Amino acid sequence: MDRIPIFLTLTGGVVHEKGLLSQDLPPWLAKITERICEESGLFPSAINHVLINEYLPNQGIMPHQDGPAYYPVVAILSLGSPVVMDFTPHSRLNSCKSTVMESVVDKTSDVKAAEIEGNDGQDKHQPFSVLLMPRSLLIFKDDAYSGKKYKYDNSVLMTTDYLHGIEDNAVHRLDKVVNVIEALSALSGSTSSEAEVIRSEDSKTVNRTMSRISLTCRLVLKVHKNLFKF
Ligand SMILES: O=C(O)CCC(=O)C(=O)O
Ligand SMILES: [Fe+2]
Repeated sequence: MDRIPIFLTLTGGVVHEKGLLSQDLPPWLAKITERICEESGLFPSAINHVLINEYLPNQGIMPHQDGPAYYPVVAILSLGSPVVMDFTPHSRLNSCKSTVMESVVDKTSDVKAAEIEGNDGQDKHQPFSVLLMPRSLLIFKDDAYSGKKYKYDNSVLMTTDYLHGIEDNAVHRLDKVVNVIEALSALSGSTSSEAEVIRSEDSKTVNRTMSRISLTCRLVLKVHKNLFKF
């Protein structure tokens, strides 16, 4: 069973335990990340690291938390086949509030943002899923306690309390998906992958018939400009 995307490219540099050995993002990508920063207002400085993954229809990524090297906000731009991303509460959790914010970039490049509550703080840490359509942007962050603290400009930020992952299965179920209506209503054309989801909605599944490319955009706080010191 494959649990790792087949194609993986790092842009922005290599994340090392001591921080990012940085490289400039290519201009086409910097344009995208600058827009994400501006429109979301969630990153305290420019996104400096992008991971590009390609998933075959039956490939996913195991439930995980992103490492402590990153500022705890991640923006994932999806292209190609739709997939369902699952958010599973970390077993040690007891109470917090978590927010998922999805922005959908439509055909005219306007950015529409819809806030989706993963839970409301009463209903503690329920698992939930998000349908990631092609051309959609998922941004997630968490302000809940997890035991690890980040310091940035004197404010203390917390790591995420949920694991996130994608099942390595060519068919994804929609039953825990919190944004089916928003995801489908954002469709204005009908490319084959989009029509695929609409057709399969009755059966509450998404059929992944082609590969998916994701751009995972993050900010590494500690940056080393030079790999070698002379
Ligand atoms: O490819 C994705 O959509 C998710 C990637 C991810 O979670 C990661 O690289 O940490
Ligand atoms: Fe991740």
